[in-house]
Amino acid sequence: MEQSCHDIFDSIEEGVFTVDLNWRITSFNRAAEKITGVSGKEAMGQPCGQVFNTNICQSDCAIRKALETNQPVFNLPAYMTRSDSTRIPVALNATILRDHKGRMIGGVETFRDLSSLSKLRKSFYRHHVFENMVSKDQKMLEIFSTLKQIADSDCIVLIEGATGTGKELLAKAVHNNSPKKNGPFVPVNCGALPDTLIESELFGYKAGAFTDAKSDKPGRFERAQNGTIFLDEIGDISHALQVRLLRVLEDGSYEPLGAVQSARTNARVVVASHRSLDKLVEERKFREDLYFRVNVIKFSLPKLVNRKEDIPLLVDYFIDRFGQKTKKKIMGLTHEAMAALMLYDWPGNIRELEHAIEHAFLLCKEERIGLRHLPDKLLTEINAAFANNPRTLKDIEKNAILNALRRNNGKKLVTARELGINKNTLRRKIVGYGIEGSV
Ligand SMILES: Nc1ncnc2c1ncn2[C@@H]1O[C@H](COP(=O)(O)OP(=O)(O)OP(=O)(O)O)[C@@H](O)[C@H]1O
Repeated sequence: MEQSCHDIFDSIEEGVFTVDLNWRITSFNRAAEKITGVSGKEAMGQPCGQVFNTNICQSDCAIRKALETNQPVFNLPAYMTRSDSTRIPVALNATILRDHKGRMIGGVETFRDLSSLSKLRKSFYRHHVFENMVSKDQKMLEIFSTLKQIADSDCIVLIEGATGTGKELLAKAVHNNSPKKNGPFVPVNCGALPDTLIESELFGYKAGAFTDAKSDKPGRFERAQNGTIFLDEIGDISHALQVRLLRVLEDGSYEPLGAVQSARTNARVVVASHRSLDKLVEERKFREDLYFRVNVIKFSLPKLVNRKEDIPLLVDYFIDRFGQKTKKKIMGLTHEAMAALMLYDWPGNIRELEHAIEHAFLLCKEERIGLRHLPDKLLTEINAAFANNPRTLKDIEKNAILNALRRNNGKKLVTARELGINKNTLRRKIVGYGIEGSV
């Protein structure tokens, strides 16, 4: 009987060890040996904090908590330092150990190695990256698929989308997938320059074209030869410039200022606008003929508020990126911080989210980004949204879970992924908040 208990103990996939009332290890299973890198022989009789060395041993010991509250502890997240000094994320459970007369004789702790889960999350977002763009939103996936089909041709591409939705990133993806990928990618922000300057920027000038023109200056069309020119904010250009642009787009020819002969460009053209060109045509601010010319393939990038399921993916992606850049070992966000990101409306879209994570990276000295590391603007707006109806963070979290469950038709696995928590944590929270039947 004792042998079969021992076999069962050793066959459990979770690490398990028991301690006596002096915190000395009294048993240590095979999985515990594997996860900690310490053999059972070495572990037996040692203080548990020396063998099972986590960041919460001193402050938040799971067994002590179970002993003090007389309640089992579930899924406490921690980081363990293995015998080879590597750190891995683990989830702990602890409960009191009693003898056959019910007397307390110590504690038992079980733990799971979550590094494969973190790796799984990383590989999950890696499977959702297309040319540095992360998304699992259906509309975005359709855009990626159409882009691959049309990138080979030389057709003009129009990209519409609010600020920070990834227009320039998508334009680069068109370029990188086209036969001209080895040529230059030349962006021009048409909204940032006055009309006179933009003409010389786009088409260049010859020496003597005006007083300060001491020598020839190539325009961006010339620089984009054999590559791609990206005309951002095309909706902002004047009517006069629209006429000149139409000509270039029709037959590839243009005249640099002061030139006697026209020049030709073979650059692939991608244009973008944060406003709907359709509307601008209706308002007579944009020429219809130019609109027809640029509206061959149109991609409309959705706002982040309409694809909130991308937030956890993007967060993982940015954490990975800033982690590599700064060498900081931040593993993720606390549930409250993630709930706040899910509640916010992101008027600046993905750029704003990227900056929020960068901001948090600068401030965060712990392993998880918490609410206090997020930008004030974000927290102020969330608080203002709840000002008339004061709520605690728990309410915010409950709401975030409910909304995510509704968005995902009650599917727990997808919801847990969206919220960046594991399925068991989600189940526990659903029960804790009493929202089983509310979806
Ligand atoms: N899907 C995405 N995945 C990862 N990063 C993204 C994604 N979309 C945008 N970004 C990042 O967000 C930032 C803003 O993107 P980008 O400059 O392409 O947006 P935009 O729509 O051109 O903005 P604007 O209209 O203000 O010029 C960039 O740093 C970009 O790398």
